[in-house]
Amino acid sequence: MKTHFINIKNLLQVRQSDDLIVSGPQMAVLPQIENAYLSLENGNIVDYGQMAKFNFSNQDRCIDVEGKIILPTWVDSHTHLVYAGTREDEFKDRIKGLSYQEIAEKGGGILNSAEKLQNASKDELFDQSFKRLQNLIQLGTGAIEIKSGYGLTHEGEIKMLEVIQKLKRHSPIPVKATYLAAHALPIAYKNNKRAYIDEIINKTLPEVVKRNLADYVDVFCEKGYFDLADTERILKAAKTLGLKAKIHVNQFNAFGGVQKAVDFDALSVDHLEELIEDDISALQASKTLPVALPGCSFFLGIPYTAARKLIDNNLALTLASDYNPGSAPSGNMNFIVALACIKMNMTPEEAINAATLNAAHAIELSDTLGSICKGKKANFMITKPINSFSFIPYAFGENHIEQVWINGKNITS
Ligand SMILES: N=CN[C@@H](CCC(=O)O)C(=O)O
Ligand SMILES: [Zn+2]
Repeated sequence: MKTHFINIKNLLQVRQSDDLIVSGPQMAVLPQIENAYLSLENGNIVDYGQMAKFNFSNQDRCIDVEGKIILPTWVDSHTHLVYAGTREDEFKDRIKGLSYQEIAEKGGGILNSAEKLQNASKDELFDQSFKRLQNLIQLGTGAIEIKSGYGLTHEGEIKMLEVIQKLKRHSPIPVKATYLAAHALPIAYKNNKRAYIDEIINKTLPEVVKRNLADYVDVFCEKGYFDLADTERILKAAKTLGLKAKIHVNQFNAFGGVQKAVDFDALSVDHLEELIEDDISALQASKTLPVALPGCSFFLGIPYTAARKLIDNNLALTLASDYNPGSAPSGNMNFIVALACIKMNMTPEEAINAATLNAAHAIELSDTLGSICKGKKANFMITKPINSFSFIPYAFGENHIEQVWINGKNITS
């Protein structure tokens, strides 16, 4: 039996199957059909078009969505959704004036989450994380990437990746796993970073690959964390084992991390709150995608990624939440899209392209998700009655999503 949505006010992000990414000026175009229908069967999109051309058989189910807009679900290509406990105390310290780096120097930050993770059982970690995932799906996230990186020991990182694997099995939406190999230097290795990276390269990485625990590898390439040489060692080892990279780079300092990622054909470079001209030319000469994380800029009060500069230089910008307990404790992609428009001067069309099609490309899912396309998964959202799609980022902070459909089923609670 087919399900047809009829009288759709606007059907957004309607594309052909070979439209897998949009860059530069193409990002300003959001193809749509006014007064449309959308047909699903067996969890996939099978047809769409103008209402004037709509046909159906008596066995089919028709759902009238007059006045409402349909668009593909968000894809969140950068999260740290698996973590134990929260960090409100650090939040209060920051309100009183401490910076993210100062909190980290006091033993807070990533090390604080690592300690909490150490004390949490695998079941507790799964339960907390699964709740967060279910909450995000209700907000319209239809595919997600999740990183390890709070383990900081061989056992801890494997524990996190096993939890992500369990999430993959239980999640109705596609989950991609990233082994965030080098996130912070654990206290036990305080004066011996080389030995820590040796352990990553010689012990954890081979096990991660052998057990197929991750789709990607990541490094926090940043002053005070892991430098270019450290990043190169890890990316080289990962490449030899066939693991693609998505790396944290330029969050606080731009010092060549983008070029390093490009040298290793990284799938994406994420953060980019700091950008230099060389970064732009490195990206232009590559297939590596720039990913902006405006929730982190908002929460930490650091610069927003220069979206206009990236798009105006013909690049394919992506948006993600960076959901984590330290620098971005929200995974609400509706808010991320709003921030991109309000704070990064992206148009609603650009922001929606960045959070759907380009985001799907950033986790190698744009052949099955990210647009309304025949044959793609029926993962989409139906808005409440609103005047235009621009209302979603404009009236920020409110929920404009009435229903979320995943694999052709309404999962709205
Ligand atoms: N910057 C590195 N990692 C995370 C923050 C981790 C944390 O503070 O717990 C990020 O992407 O912002
Ligand atoms: Zn991150």
